[in-house]
Amino acid sequence: MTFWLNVVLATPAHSALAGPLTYKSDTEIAPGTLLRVPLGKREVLAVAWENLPDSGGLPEDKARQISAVLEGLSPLNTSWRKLTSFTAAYYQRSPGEVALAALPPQLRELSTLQLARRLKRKTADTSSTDSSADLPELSPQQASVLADFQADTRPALLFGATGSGKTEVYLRAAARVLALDPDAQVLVMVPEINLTPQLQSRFEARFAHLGRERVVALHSGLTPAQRLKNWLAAHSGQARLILGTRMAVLASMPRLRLIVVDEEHDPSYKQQEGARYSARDLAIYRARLEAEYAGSDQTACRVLLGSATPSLESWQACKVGRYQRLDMAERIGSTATAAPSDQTKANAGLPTVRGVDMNHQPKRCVIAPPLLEAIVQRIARGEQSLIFLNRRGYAPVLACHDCGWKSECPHCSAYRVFHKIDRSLRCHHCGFAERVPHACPACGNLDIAPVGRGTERLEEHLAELLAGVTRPDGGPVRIARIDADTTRLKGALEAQLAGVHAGQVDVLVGTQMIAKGHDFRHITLVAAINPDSSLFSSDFRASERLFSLLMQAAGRAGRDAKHSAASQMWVQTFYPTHPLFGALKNHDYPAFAEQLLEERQAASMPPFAYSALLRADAKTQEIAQGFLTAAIKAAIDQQLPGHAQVTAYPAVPLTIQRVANQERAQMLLESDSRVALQRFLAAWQPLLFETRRQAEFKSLTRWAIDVDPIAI
Ligand SMILES: Nc1ncnc2c1ncn2[C@@H]1O[C@H](COP(=O)(O)OP(=O)(O)OP(=O)(O)O)[C@@H](O)[C@H]1O
Ligand SMILES: [Zn+2]
Repeated sequence: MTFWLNVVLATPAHSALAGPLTYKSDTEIAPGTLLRVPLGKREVLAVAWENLPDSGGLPEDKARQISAVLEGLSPLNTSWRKLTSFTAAYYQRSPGEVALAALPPQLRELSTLQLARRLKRKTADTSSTDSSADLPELSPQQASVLADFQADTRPALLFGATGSGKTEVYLRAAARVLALDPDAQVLVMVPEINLTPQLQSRFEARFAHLGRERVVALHSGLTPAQRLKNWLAAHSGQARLILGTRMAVLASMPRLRLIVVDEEHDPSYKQQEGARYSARDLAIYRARLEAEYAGSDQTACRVLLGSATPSLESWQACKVGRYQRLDMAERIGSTATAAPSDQTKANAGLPTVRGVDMNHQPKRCVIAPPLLEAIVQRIARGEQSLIFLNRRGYAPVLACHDCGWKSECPHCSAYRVFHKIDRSLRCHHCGFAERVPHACPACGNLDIAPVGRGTERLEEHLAELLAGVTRPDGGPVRIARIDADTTRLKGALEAQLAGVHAGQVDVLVGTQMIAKGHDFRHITLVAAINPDSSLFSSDFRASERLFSLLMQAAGRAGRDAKHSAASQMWVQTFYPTHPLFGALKNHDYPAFAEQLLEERQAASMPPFAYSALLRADAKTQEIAQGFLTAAIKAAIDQQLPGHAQVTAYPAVPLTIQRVANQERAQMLLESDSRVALQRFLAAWQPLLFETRRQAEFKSLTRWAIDVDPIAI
């Protein structure tokens, strides 16, 4: 007997093979089964998607037989397939592309025999019932937040100050779910796992009693073999707690009962290539699906988002009651509630914010004298300071003062950054690197000099400023720098962070890598040296992002309750009256969010409107923009569904217009209705392919749709 089925495989949305393909089989195959099928001359991994009553008109000689079933793997379940289909449809990609990208890459390469061997390696059950590992006593805030969470069914947003103990809330919520159901699984997502090795070990330690390999990680830093192993553990149900980055939201977890999204506002939850999904948004959707398929219990899978500076999307969802809001305003160990003055209560153990008006500081000074004085005091007391500058390298530009030559990248519309350590000029966009020229390439002048400042130069400058200062033990000040340049080697970041935790550093210089998430215990002063550049960006989300970054940075100071009263966050700015700094001073995220939401509502911008970007790259702006304009014109001419409710703005070059010799352009689409925008985009897809095939756009390099973009 012949059985017919549709399968999905890894064809990009931009190919003619985008839809599911029909194959035949001698045996009946359950949807979700992993298969190998012939495609052209190759044999590829595929997922059985649906059974068909017949060949659907496919001529007998065209019909191909599946090659093999991946034995030993249970089929991917319905909710996973629904999630994948939804993701593909919503983000305008093919189901095959999304489904296959969500599987571990090694699954494609292993023969069925090799896979069978992997699957045989069973781990012994080493679980014990002893879960008594010293649990800290919950703070009253933590206890009440957990009780409220249990009592509700909506997605929850834990709005908790930095250092308020959100992680402990995640741990307890997870422990409860795992204890209630011996098969339940919990997904905990973090923005970048490598940045928080501390968090991973806390989860592993807390759930060690579940046995070996019950807590697994899923992120792109794993070797292909580890990733396959951990994915298989999640898929088989053996792994109970999965700790992962955005990709983990699409992992197969047959009994998922809780999804935690830590630092839910973080931009790294948005995938920036292929299907440009938001893992936070998919977490919400997935929880609903899981609950639906779990049967009668609609609360079967909950979502817990957490942040000290939530995204405006989530904040607004709380305001209208779609999400449950859980508040933890005070830091662990804070005595704020007992304090009589309202001022202390408002700050709840958070550092005092001190603005430095740079208009009144000595000309060209990098570290204002009062800030330097404060750092010196910390050193004298044996405390640590963190100096934050979100720009790596020595100087952002190298320039000739005679002829005005600047270190432009020949391939991008950007300057190459001067890195002193290896005397290179490196483009941070395309990676193009060259040795620094001895003389100006334009006029031969020997006097070419760095302009501006990155972390490398700041570190050097601080060493000069602090040269005469000594530590309490009489030794010289120890300065360290952590950024993408110092942490290239595997294990380097962990080692450097361990040094900071162990108190081997007095002054730590770094980029946003050190500003987020770390539970530093000895830092009592944080300083943002030059945050001004983000105040006047063309991207409407820039101030939201800057505010959260500064709040997070401030959150690294005074985490040890015995120092919190004396801890400080310094901000150097030429715009001290900017409202952003006012809100920061009061640690008042709600006020800041309120103000932004008012502006967004008045201007009909997200979260009050929905947007998508059509992007195109080509050799020239004319071709890139021409494609965008022609595509929208075709849509309007054809009166596509939804078009009347969608506003399309003119095509424009990106802020960094050229990268790696590609001219980049984009067109913003906006609508008050998510449904209308979705309908329009779906109808537009075929037209985009058609436009792309026109002779004048043959040379277009690529195009892509970004739904709910986070940067414009
Ligand atoms: N109930 C508790 N008793 C004692 N210590 C606690 C308790 N809960 C948390 N802590 C400790 O408080 C510190 C801060 O907690 P945690 O790192 O979870 O903060 P957070 O809210 O995630 O902050 P951030 O947003 O800055 O990451 C940690 O060192 C943690 O071990
Ligand atoms: Zn470049």
